[in-house]
Amino acid sequence: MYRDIQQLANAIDTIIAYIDEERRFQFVNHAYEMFVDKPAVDILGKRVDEILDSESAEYVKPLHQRALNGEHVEYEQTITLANGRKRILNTRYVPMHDADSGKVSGFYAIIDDITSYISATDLMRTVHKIINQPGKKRKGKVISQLLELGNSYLQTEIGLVSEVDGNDYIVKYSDAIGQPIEPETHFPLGNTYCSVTLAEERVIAVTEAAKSAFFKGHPCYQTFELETYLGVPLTIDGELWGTLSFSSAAQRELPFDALEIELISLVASAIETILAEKRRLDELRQLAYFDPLTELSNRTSAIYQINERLKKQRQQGTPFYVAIADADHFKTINDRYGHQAGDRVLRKLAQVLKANIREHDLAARLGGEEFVLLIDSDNVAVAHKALERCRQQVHDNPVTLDDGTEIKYSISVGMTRTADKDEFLQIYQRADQALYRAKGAGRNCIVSAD
Ligand SMILES: Nc1nc2c(ncn2[C@@H]2O[C@H](COP(=O)(O)OP(=O)(O)OP(=O)(O)O)[C@@H](O)[C@H]2O)c(=O)[nH]1
Repeated sequence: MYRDIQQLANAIDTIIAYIDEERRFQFVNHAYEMFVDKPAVDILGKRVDEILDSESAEYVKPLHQRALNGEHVEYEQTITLANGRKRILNTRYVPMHDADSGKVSGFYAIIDDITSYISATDLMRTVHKIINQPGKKRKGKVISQLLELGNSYLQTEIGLVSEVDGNDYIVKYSDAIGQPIEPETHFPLGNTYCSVTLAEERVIAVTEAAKSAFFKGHPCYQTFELETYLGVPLTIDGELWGTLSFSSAAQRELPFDALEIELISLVASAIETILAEKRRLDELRQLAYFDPLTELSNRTSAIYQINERLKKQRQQGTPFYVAIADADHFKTINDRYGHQAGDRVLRKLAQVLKANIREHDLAARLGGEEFVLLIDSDNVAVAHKALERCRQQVHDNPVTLDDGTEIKYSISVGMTRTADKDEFLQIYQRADQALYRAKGAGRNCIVSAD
């Protein structure tokens, strides 16, 4: 009879031990042996503090005492395993009474690993929040959180959200146990497991890639040797965007079941929602702050950035230079070559300006054929040199139209040094007057207001 019970207890995942009134182990099942990583012969007859590490032994001591006083005890606990993985355990102590004396003779400790259940609940709660609060400001943090919960739920090691751009596979968000995978890590798409998910345009789930028709001869298997893989394609605005994937080097004990696949597909939908919102926000930001023709900062953004730099000047006493650059005889260019050719000249001009200033300087389009430059230096020679480089490069690089026509053009520039009490408008007016003088002096030149 007892042998039957031992066999039964060994056949289940629940961790079971019987601990007597002296807190010595009298019975353990297979799952318990695995839990403490010791064979039964090394456990039976030993005291609790000889088997558990000192921190755990200290933690369970008062709880054991309550069970030995006849109380049914139940508690949840998160533990960190040696491999860094967190597990959530539900523990129950069931006291046993001596048939004759009625006194407590010990208790059964019944421990269930509820990590998957708790992670699934947390996953659903997070997904629910995402789907039911559209438009809420969300950061990439939510995606990382979903990846962490997904890894915990599926008991996998690597969770990734990756974008595919041509033949480039770019990791955007990751959660990895052990070696971290940095965002923006690139892989050739053909070497990735996700290339299969994208080609199939459906969920791909394997727990022994070595035996899978998809992966066994595939370069991805030779490169990464992952046995467990679950990948879901991600679509934004009707276009295939990338993948959500969970994987591990090791085989999973059980194949992915329908519930797991369904729940991870739900997670993928939530991630698609976040990515679509993010794209929309980026587009709005682009429209609000950038000029669509030249892709330089627009007037609003230029004024904001110059004002910010003026604040710094007031605090730190560091003046700088502002210049207005205006294309010469631009009306004639439009009239002669057409508006589209004029647009091309403006785009090229923007590129030349941007290419000839430094990273922390600014080139922005104020409107029409008028641009503003912020040269972040209080040295007039430095500022003049940068502007002169722009003027010369514009002059030396005509725009070539598709039919081979060359449009030669030039810019006139008015520059000024900022003063402590300056507002944007005063700076603009000084630079504009200097520009007016440059136009009067025959164009294709720089005039300083100071
Ligand atoms: N192609 C194109 N033309 C534009 C754009 N914005 C403004 N313009 C044109 O730019 C021209 C500016 O002409 P004006 O202000 O007379 O100046 P200009 O011909 O450059 O002469 P100067 O500045 O005196 O050298 C106008 O014909 C506008 O229609 C644009 O986005 N694209």
